[in-house]
Amino acid sequence: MTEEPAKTSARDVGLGKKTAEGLATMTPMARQTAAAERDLGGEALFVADLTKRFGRVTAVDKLSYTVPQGSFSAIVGPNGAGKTTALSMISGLLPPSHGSVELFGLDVWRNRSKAQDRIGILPDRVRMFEQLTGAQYLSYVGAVRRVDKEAIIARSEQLLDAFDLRSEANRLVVDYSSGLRKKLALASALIHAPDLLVLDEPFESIDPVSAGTLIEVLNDFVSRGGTVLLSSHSMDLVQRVCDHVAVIMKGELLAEGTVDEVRGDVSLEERFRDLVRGPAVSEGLDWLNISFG
Ligand SMILES: Nc1ncnc2c1ncn2[C@@H]1O[C@H](COP(=O)(O)OP(=O)(O)OP(=O)(O)O)[C@@H](O)[C@H]1O
Repeated sequence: MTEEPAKTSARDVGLGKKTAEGLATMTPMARQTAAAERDLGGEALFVADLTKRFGRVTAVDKLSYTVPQGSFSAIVGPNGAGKTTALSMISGLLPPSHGSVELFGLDVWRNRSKAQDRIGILPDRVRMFEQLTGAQYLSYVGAVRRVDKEAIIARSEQLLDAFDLRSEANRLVVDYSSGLRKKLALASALIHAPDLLVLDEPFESIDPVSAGTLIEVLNDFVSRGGTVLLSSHSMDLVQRVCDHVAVIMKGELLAEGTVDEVRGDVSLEERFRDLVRGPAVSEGLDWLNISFG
């Protein structure tokens, strides 16, 4: 089978070792200015009244928001806020109890296969074929994503370089560390040149050097017209790297907008703490006092 015809400039994600060198020199402010100046066009994602109930637990509660096309967006929230559940429904992996998800005008839950062709997904728990090598795994995902053979070979080479996985390419996945697995999963999420990347905690388990590489790759993807939606617990990273953010807690949207709009005059971390403030950390933990007497 052949791939869909070209739709946006993000279809050709020509990732290479040096792709993001220019972007790497950008300051965070320049990064946000660049995003604001781009003609972002329409919405990549439109979520309306999205709700998920697990028995008596409402994990996501009437979530409505949009992700602009060409944005580098984050969804943040405390543990158990509903981020993974929301991203799973957005990616077509978990059916909503109520509400809708539109991806580039396409209803994800009515046209799941077509919609998924346009998404690259890094799910919460990635299951991989352990007895394949990294290179074989990339080829496998490329074939499942209906990428033609020549493109699989060329893109695999570029992705192995971009994610600094070249020396691991012929090792079995079963022998990969969790960080290497994550990098391979991220690389495979790009192999079909999606228009939107939905990444659940992509920086978890990734060392700072690899995180820098990943940021370069994602910036490059966005600069080519792609859209990124990721979840993260690092407010510093989100403030530095993303241009849009949504804050959720107990499944409900607390704030959304550009990172500057949401944080106002304070850091995103401070704003986040204000929004989701919990009980004082040491309350009720007096028994942890260490006695030196
Ligand atoms: N399959 C499930 N069955 C029952 N409850 C679930 C299930 N999946 C998630 N939940 C509950 O839904 C709520 C949201 O969970 P979710 O994993 O989406 O949060 P999260 O924001 O991704 O959390 P974290 O930051 O800790 O990863 C939690 O209360 C969780 O216990």
